[in-house]
Amino acid sequence: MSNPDTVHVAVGVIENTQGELLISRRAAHQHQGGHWEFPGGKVEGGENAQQALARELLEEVNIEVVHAAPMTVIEHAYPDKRVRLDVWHVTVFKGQADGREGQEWRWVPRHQLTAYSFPAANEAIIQRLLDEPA
Ligand SMILES: Nc1nc2c([nH]c(=O)n2[C@H]2C[C@H](O)[C@@H](COP(=O)(O)OP(=O)(O)OP(=O)(O)O)O2)c(=O)[nH]1
Ligand SMILES: [Mg+2]
Repeated sequence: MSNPDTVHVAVGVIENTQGELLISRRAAHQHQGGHWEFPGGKVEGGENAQQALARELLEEVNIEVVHAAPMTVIEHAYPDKRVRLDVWHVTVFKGQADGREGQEWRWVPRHQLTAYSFPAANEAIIQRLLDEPA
């Protein structure tokens, strides 16, 4: 079992047919507010990570997951919170991306990810995306 104080989060690295990735910006009042992120959110009781991923991506960015493959799991302790990011690579989806919670969002090519400020836990995800052939 994981530490009960750890927040389990499902995260989607959504890639379109041009090889761009969808990023959105966390609201100022949220944990790690102001940073850019890959859309996603907390796994709720009774859900598995993949179910949470599908729910969160629809709620946040209007994306309906058709195919997602597990990419990596990252455990990170912020000074105020521990998270376990269950990261999925979403390569097939339906719907037009939109910021359904009023957040900023954009499609960016991999090599531009370094121009954005992400939470510290994302470092390994970004590195992996830059190392991988597109
Ligand atoms: N979605 C997402 N969360 C991330 C990333 N990197 C990272 O450290 N986090 C952290 C920030 C938060 O502490 C946690 C995600 O929680 P969240 O606030 O998005 O959860 P939620 O969508 O269910 O939102 P809420 O309704 O509870 O506010 O994971 C990332 O790339 N994407
Ligand atoms: Mg969220």
